[in-house]
Amino acid sequence: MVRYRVRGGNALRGTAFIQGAKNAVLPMIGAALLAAKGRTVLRNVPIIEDVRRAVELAEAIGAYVELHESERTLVIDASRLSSPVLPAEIARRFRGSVLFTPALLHRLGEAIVEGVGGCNLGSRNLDFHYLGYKRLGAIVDEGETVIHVKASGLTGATLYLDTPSHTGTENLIMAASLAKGTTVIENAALEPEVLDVIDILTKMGARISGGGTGFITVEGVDELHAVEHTVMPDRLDAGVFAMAAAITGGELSLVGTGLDLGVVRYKLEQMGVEFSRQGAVLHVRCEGPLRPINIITDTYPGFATDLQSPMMTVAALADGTSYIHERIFDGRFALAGELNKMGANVEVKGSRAVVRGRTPLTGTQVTAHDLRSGIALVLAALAAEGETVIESGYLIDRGHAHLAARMRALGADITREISER
Ligand SMILES: CC(=O)N[C@H]1[C@@H](OP(=O)(O)OP(=O)(O)OC[C@H]2O[C@@H](n3ccc(=O)[nH]c3=O)[C@H](O)[C@@H]2O)O[C@H](CO)[C@@H](O)[C@@H]1O
Ligand SMILES: C=C(OP(=O)(O)O)C(=O)O
Repeated sequence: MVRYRVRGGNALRGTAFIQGAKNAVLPMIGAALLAAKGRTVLRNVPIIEDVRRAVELAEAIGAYVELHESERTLVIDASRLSSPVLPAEIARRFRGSVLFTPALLHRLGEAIVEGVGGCNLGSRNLDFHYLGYKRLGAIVDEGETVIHVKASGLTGATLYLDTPSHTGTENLIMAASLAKGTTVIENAALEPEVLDVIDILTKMGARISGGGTGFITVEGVDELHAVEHTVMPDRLDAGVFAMAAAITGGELSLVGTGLDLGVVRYKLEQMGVEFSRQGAVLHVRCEGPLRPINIITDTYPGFATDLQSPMMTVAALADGTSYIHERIFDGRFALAGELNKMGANVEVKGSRAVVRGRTPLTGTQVTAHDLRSGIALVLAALAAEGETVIESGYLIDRGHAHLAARMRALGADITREISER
């Protein structure tokens, strides 16, 4: 059992190094498995638990993988894939496991998905993925727990997503890249991580156009080759560090090439947080009291649902009433009860939450129900009086690399502990 112990009250100051993006590296590992020859090199890899699980899963299906942690580099040789089975004990521990199916379909003609994990956020359907595979010519047999997808060669088709699913778009682009002929994906996701995945696939030889427009066209090619690619910075990690500066009255320089916080920056600015770009560095500081805010989560370029929980913590520390409307997931307010244990006043009604600030927060024992509620509790703990213990730290480690060390370097009093339990 991993737990984080935080004593609040210290302002965070200094230079925060933003990790590579979890939601870009996972599909890139899936993409690397499409190359039948050679070794793929991924740089700026975040050393997070989801990446460790992805390495284990790639090894389970026969890939040779080296994770060089201090170099933040992955080397993947997928020339000898041998098993189509994504075993439950690994696949159920992270969402990114679903991104291995296109490679298995193309390389081995079938994928046996024994489970897909990820944060517990309510419904997390995969119907767009499987309907898309079917339209490309696959046979999908959905059992109670195991899904069996088979295809002896896919053929391009016109695909439509009811909503622009992030991993759904990535999976269908990967499946279409080695299909025969042309595929058009309508209502495709616009997230920057999806564009980074298109970037690596293009380097690998894929022919993809329309990324970022919502209409993606893929001309299938016969093979994709191994390349080197640097993973984009993690805008969620960056958002969390910006919020940490804001709620502790601190001042941070965020380092991560090309970092763009988009709407999250504008919302924090409305709350009184100051940002300034100094060349490649994004500077963030906050001196005065925070103002309340309204948030509506949406697909990119809207406010990212993954930063909704951290923003709830910031709202709890603002002077006045904030309103949050969660539109992507139907069960993403598990944080509210935990924040209230610390003294916040958050009321949830369906997909909306009202946060009445500012109430003083006091440290106590709290539970991370998912990755982002976990990091939101770390933020709350940084601003709380006394000591907060957050379990399970594993969920936080799924998405944030070396969190305690990075925050300690900025003046936070935070430790990561491992116990037998
Ligand atoms: C590994 C990864 O990249 N995870 C991200 C990805 O998850 P993920 O790709 O799973 O999220 P999706 O964009 O697919 O899901 C968003 C919504 O669409 C619904 N839906 C999705 C697919 C489908 O086939 N049918 C369906 O109904 C889901 O139930 C959910 O309510 O995007 C989410 C939304 O930005 C982020 O919170 C996750 O961090
Ligand atoms: C929901 C998230 O992740 P996953 O899709 O990997 O569960 C997240 O990163 O907040």
